[in-house]
Amino acid sequence: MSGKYNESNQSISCSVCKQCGGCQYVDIPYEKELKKKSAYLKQLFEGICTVGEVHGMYRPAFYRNKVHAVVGLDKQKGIVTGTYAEGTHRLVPVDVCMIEDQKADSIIATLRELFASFKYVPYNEDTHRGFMRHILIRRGFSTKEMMVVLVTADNKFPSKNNFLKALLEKHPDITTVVQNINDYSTSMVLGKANKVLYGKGYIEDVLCGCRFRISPESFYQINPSQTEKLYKTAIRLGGITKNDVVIDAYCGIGTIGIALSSHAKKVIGVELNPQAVKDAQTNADLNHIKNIQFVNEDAGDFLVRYAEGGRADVVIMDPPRSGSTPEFLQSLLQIKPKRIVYISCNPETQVRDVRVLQKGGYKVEACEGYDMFPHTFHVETVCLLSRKAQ
Ligand SMILES: C[S@@+](CC[C@H](N)C(=O)[O-])C[C@H]1O[C@@H](n2cnc3c(N)ncnc32)[C@H](O)[C@@H]1O
Repeated sequence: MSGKYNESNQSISCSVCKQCGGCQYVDIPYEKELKKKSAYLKQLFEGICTVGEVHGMYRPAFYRNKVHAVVGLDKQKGIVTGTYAEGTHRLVPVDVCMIEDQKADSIIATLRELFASFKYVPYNEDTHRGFMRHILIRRGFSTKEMMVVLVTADNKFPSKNNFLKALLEKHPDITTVVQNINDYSTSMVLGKANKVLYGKGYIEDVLCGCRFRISPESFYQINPSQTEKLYKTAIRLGGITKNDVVIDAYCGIGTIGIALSSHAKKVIGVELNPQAVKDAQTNADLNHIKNIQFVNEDAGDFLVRYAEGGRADVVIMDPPRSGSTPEFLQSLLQIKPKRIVYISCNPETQVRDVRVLQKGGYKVEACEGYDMFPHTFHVETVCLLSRKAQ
């Protein structure tokens, strides 16, 4: 198994890309990939607004600060880690990945050896037997803090202290180790319960000059250097002033709302994941922000209620890949913010939603593409919509 990052044309090569399915732009100069992504966005947004060239990443390799590996058993190789081939439950062993954090990959290599020597049997999804299911590693881009989450099928952890000693001796830069207990018989990665085995149970990172706590289950953008650029553009497009009430919908751990709070009168963050909301509240305190509040609710349900008399001057929305919902969009049209900044990791659902907002009286003023996921098909976009004068 091999892979290489080619500095001269910023392409990657990878011997398992076909089986893994994670990267589609392999052995292609990065400049060409960006051109393809730009052409795709121009075509998608045709008749809606003009889109400039996609903003590429400086040194597009080893950028994923969150690395997930499935643990499995191979008859010849013994314990292997890797990813399920796209749309299947067939494990493709991956030792070297050109887009994942290299420290994380070296920890995973150590874990494979330790699982074998401590006789931690990989979990089998067909028989529902075995112990070790997944590894999740998160690394703070600025702080270099490193969290290792070991997803196990039950809550025992045989020889825990010796195992931790061996792991930390090899990787003293690991700042926390968490055991996540997942006894579901489904393919969900994380279970409900976490046990902190070492350290504080979360990491912190610094983004746009603010400090953020990130728990095992909370969403955090996977490419921090590109995220800074994306957020700065979103905040600039929002044109927020000191009198503005801002809603940060689908706010995760509160990153965007906290980063823009000094420009606004008041910010309301809305997020479905309760752990992310806890992180968001802690993050507001960490950054001494007083004019922000967080609501743990479905963004659509919240907006339906809020539309009964609530005011918002600017709404930032950053929904998951499936996009927003009719309830959310109709309530947004009822609230009538001056500007809507729509961030998306799936421009197709974004275009679908933008068309609804256009029909409801909004004009798309700008759209910019950011390459958050070099060497894959994916591209992130941020659109500014403003309310037409009536
Ligand atoms: C693409 S992430 C964006 C998070 C954040 N804006 C950021 O940049 O880190 C989408 C977020 O929406 C949350 N989410 C998913 N469905 C939701 C819903 N129906 N209502 C509110 N939040 C939701 C997810 O938990 C996730 O944190």
